[in-house]
Amino acid sequence: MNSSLPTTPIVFLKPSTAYVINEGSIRIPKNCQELHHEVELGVVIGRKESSVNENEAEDLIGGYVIALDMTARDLQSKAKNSGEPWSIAKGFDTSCPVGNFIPKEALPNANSLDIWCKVNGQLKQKGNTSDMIFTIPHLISYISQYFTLEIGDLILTGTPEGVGPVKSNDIIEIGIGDISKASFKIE
Ligand SMILES: O=C([O-])CC(=O)C(=O)O
Ligand SMILES: [Mg+2]
Repeated sequence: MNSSLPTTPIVFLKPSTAYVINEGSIRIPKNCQELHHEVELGVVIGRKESSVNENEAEDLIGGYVIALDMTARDLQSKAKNSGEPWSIAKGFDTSCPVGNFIPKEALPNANSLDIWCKVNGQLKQKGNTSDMIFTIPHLISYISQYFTLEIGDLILTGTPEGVGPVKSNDIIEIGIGDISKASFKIE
């Protein structure tokens, strides 16, 4: 996204009303002219804990999902420029579509997974979790210093290059290699 690499993770929250399950539809939020897809590996927390170090972080993982961090890019840019929070740009209703739950045991190599995003059948994003800026244990440890992690919490881990706009009636498909796949329609 042409921004410099952060030295610590950039953290924001989405409310639970942001969830959309596989085959659901995504709403373009009011006043948004530029809604972007961001495919990301999601880590599902399986144990309640706070202030864990990186070595303990692995034990908190219950499983994974493929997910979208849907972003009202124009509203986010406006918020950035005026120093306002990203809550609306990142947390509006339907901003967090997710695929089916994958238990931790079924994904032993979470640090080297291909994740991808297609819009209307065209490949837009393709990345590997080995290229993440911060490792999964680092993210869990960092976040847990500030927020008690609870069972069922979902941490999105950042998106690879290729984010871009979607419009009404587009179909977004996301996946982890051929292990997991989910599909969403823009209302
Ligand atoms: O939207 C942003 O600025 C950052 C973000 O969510 C990502 O890189 O996944
Ligand atoms: Mg993101």
